Amino acid sequence: MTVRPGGLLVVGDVVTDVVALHRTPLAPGTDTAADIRTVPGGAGGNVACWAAHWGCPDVRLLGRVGADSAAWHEAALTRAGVRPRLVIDPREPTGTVICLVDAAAAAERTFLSDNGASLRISPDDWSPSLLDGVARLHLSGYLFFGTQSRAAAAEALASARARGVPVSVDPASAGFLARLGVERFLAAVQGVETLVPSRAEAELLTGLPDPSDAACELSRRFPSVVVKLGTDGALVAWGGEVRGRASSVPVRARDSTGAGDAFTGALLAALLGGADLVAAAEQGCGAGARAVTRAGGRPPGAVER
Ligand SMILES: OC[C@H]1O[C@H](O)[C@H](O)[C@@H]1O
Repeated sequence: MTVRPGGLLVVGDVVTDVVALHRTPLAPGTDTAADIRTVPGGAGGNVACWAAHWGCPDVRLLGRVGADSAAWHEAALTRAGVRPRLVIDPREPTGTVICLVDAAAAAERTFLSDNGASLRISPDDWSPSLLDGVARLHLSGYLFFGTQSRAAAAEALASARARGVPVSVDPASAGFLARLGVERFLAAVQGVETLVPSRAEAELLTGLPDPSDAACELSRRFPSVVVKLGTDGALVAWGGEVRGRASSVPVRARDSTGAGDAFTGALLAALLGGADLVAAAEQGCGAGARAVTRAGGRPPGAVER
């Protein structure tokens, strides 16, 4: 495989996560959390940090935050080895996501999000020169759920296509996707090289409950597709066929927040290093498994304790 020299540019959401771990089912009233911590998050920020963690030497990120926590986010991304370009929104604070993690249910999480400044990233924030020295562009799926951020994503995608830079998209949220509408999403991501959906997103996008069928279907629309299946690993498809499978690694899950981002970051790092898609998906599975053993959506060393 030809390795195109250059770095990774991620355009996406950077938000503050309040991760609350609970051991008993949530019910009206007051309960004691097993752990609560406030950490930097957002799928865009997380993917960038994990790509750097998995050895991508040049990771950059374009995002929007509020003045309230811009310096904190900038420092966190820099500490993780990412070169951030954070636009400070004049009106909105940084987005906040409450991540409720059910320790009793395989560390499954529920997100309550206020996207704040993160979805106000606009075409004015974009410049084709951001792609100088970039070999791959990754667009966080959340971008497609805001009107302004969708327009910014369209600009970025068009610039990348004009330069022949491959683009990947991780749809990021089945719930948001359902609200936006599948057809609108698919129209917005036309021209994307690699789609990296979860099982639920792949089903929603195709109407096919079997992930292999969904992967095949999506790979008739996108040059390559990697479907993340959590503990069942991942499927790699292109040209209308499943071409490979990657296995997950059994671990004791503590928090599944950002596990998909770890997968995607590691996958992108491997692709930029010249790995083929199946090998890259294997690295993604290893990364996702390791990510669920710790709290929050960022790699070790990326978060101040
Ligand atoms: O993909 C996981 C991320 O998305 C959610 O929006 C949280 O911010 C979390 O860090």
